[in-house]
Amino acid sequence: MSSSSRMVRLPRPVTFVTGNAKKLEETRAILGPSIPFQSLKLDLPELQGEPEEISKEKARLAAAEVNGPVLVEDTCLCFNALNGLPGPYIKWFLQKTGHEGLNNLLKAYDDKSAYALCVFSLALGPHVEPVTFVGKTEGKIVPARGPANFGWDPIFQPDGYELTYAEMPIEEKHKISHRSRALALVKAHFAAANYAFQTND
Ligand SMILES: O=P(O)(O)OP(=O)(O)OP(=O)(O)OC[C@H]1O[C@@H](n2cnc3c(O)ncnc32)[C@H](O)[C@@H]1O
Ligand SMILES: [Mg+2]
Repeated sequence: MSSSSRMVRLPRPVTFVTGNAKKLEETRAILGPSIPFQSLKLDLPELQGEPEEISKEKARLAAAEVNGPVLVEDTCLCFNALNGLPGPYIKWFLQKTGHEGLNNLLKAYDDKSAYALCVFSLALGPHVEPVTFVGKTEGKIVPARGPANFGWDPIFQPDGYELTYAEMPIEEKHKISHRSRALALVKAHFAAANYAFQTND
């Protein structure tokens, strides 16, 4: 088989669909020029279920909307004492209770351990089954420290660090973050898949 016959032709570059400007900023910084992508700001529905299924369904909805190849991601913050909750519902918990409320949720437990999960899904088109890429970073929930620039960064202290995500220089977060770990898998997938983009539209 020649290398050209293994090449998957996509009608245009992948569109990263997200309503979250910080996610987009981090994803751009982590991917650099490795994967050419466009972005579309769209608030996709907040779905229920298991993280991988949520991310896949998000990709199906986004691919139907864009009518082309899409990348989406869903991020969870999971407390071990609560068997993984708030998990995919962290956005609402954060919005309604804030950093202090999230700490209070764990008041009744000695176990403050938590993990951040980032699930990217790639759908090559509206009728193609999405592929998922999961990145996980373990840590613990602490009272907020550092600038409140991005979501729950001030209350998540990754294992092996005395600093919260919010206190770290961004390059340090990128070395160990749930997002960069998931994106390392996305990059490896693109490198292996040898996609060819028609960029002349
Ligand atoms: O449009 P989408 O991509 O869904 O963007 P969103 O903001 O709705 O994001 P999610 O549904 O994945 O919900 C995740 C929540 O966690 C927050 N979040 C995501 N990644 C984060 C990170 O690296 N550090 C801190 N907070 C993060 C984000 O702001 C949301 O409140
Ligand atoms: Mg969302």
